[in-house]
Formats: sequence, C-alpha cells, structure tokens
Amino acid sequence: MDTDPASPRSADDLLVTYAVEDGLALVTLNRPAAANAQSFDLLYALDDCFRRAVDDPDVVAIALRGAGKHFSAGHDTASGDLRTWTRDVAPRTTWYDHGALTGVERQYVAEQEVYLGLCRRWRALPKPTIALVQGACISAGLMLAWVCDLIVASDDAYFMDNTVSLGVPGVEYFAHAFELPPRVAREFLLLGERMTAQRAYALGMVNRIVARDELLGEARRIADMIKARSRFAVSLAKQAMNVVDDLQGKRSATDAVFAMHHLAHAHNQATTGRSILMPAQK
Ligand SMILES: C/C=C/C(=O)SCCNC(=O)CCNC(=O)[C@H](O)C(C)(C)COP(=O)(O)OP(=O)(O)OC[C@H]1O[C@@H](n2cnc3c(N)ncnc32)[C@H](O)[C@@H]1OP(=O)(O)O
Repeated sequence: MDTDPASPRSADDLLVTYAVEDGLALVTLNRPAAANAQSFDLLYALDDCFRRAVDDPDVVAIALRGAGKHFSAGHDTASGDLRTWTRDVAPRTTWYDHGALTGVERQYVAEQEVYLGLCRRWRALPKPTIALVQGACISAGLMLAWVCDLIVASDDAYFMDNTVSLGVPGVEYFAHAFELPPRVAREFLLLGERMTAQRAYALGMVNRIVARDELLGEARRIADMIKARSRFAVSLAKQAMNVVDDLQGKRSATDAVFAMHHLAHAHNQATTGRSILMPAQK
C-alpha cells in the first residue's frame, strides 16, 4: 500500500488509500472506525484516487472497497460538512463559488457538486470499476456501489436505503429504479429494510457473491480477464451501457429526483429547522 506522494502522512492517516497490483488499482475507503462514513474530504480524496487510476497506463481496472467491517455507512452525519461548507478545494463538477451562497441554494449547489456531480463523474470513469462490498452498504454507500460497473458482495453484505425515514425521497443519485425491478425498488425505498447480498444477487443488483476474504481474489480474477481484452473496446463497452441507461431515462430521472430531494430538504428545514428529520438510525 503506498502513501500519498504529495503528503508525508502514512497510509493509516489517509481517508482513501491507493495501490496498484498487477494492473488492478485498489482504492480503499479508509475510515474503518466510522464505518467508512463519507465526509466531503473523503469524497474528494476518493476522486483524487480515481484520477490516479485513470492516469496510470498500467491500470486496467479499478476496485473500490472499504477498510474494516463495513463498505460504507453513507454520508457522514456527524461531520457537519453541509453547515460548514465553504470549500477550500476547487469544484470539480459545478462552476459556482460555493462560499458566496446561502440558504437553500447553498445546500442545493453543494450537493450537486459533491454528491450528484461526483457520482456522475465516477460512473463515467473510462476504466471498468468493481465495487467490493462487505458488511453494511447504507444509503450514500449505495451511490458508491451503484456507480461501479460490477458489484461483488461478500456473503455477509447487506444493502439498505434509510433516507425516507430521514425525510427525503432516496439518495442524491437516484438510481434505485435502474438497479432493482420497480416493485422491489418501491419496497426498498418505502420500507428501508436491509436487503441481503443473496437477494440482491437474485435480483441482478450484485454480480457475484463470495466469502469476505475472497473479495480481493475475485477482483483480481476479473481484472485478469479484462486485461486480455482491448482497452478501447472495454472503455467503449462501458460508455455504451451508460448511453443506453441515459436513453432509458437515467440522467433525467436522477435530475428530477435530485430536485425533489431538495424540495424535501427545504420542507424539513422550514418545518423542523433541520434539512433531515432525525439522526441516522440503525
Ligand atoms: C440522503 C442521505 C444519505 C445518507 O447516507 S444519510 C446516512 C445513512 N446512514 C446511516 O443511517 C447509517 C448509520 N449507522 C449504522 O447503522 C451503523 O453504525 C452501522 C450499521 C453502519 C455499523 O454498525 P456497527 O458495526 O454496530 O458499528 P457502530 O458502533 O454503530 O459504528 C461504528 C462507528 O461509526 C460511526 N458511524 C456509523 N455510521 C455513521 C455515519 N453515517 N456518519 C458518521 N459516523 C457514523 C458510529 O457513530 C461509530 O462511531 P463511534 O465508535 O465513535 O461511536
């Protein structure tokens, strides 16, 4: 595991670590003590690692995983990122000077940049991505798994969207109806129950299920298969699938529901003083 060349910090201090093994980039969310909850800083560190993987000509595929017990507990609900959003990094998906914004506009633009914008950017990475999911993959955790091309889950993984209980209609990158059959997507969203890896596999949301200690081995096997194919053909095949998804409405649907998401935030703010209804629940 290497360290950030621009920083003297050790790999243990990095929010996301990066390594390359035989053509496979290993991008690892590295907040195991917080169940890999996603602060804004973590998301930008993740974007930096994806950039490195794209720029490295030796990398043929990218595995995204989480250190520790869980893949990701979703947004970091303890960080207060949205309240303190003044942005000291250049925006990567929007053009606004976020520091100058207030009120509903400020949260809308911040989430457009950090959540919806980065997810779309990662979905369009020109190299194939494989999410390796173990333990919990909750709400914004789903967004990271869903933007990947393949999902390999451990047999103890589960998926859950608890956002309706927080007063918003799903996560900011609303891909539910594209990831799951419509009736199941409704159930997943409305009830917020855990979906086991086995059910997700049966429904086609997950490509493979392996034992937890086999996740990396499975990613290596997939990378070896991809390595044998034309790099450009692989990249175009990925683009082709993204184009078809968008022709089937994914881009418009995620835009429309992102607006509803912020209508819900504004309503919650007006009625309770908070843009979400309650702290994260188990
Ligand atoms: C539109 C909104 C989108 C969103 O994503 S909102 C966030 C939705 N996510 C959640 O509601 C998840 C809440 N967390 C949990 O349900 C559980 O946790 C887990 C199932 C993920 C893990 O459970 P276990 O293995 O028993 O560990 P633990 O002791 O509960 O958590 C370990 C540490 O992780 C912190 N943590 C967990 N989730 C979050 C989070 N989302 N944001 C910030 N911190 C989180 C905890 O507080 C604790 O930390 P400490 O040991 O210091 O008490």
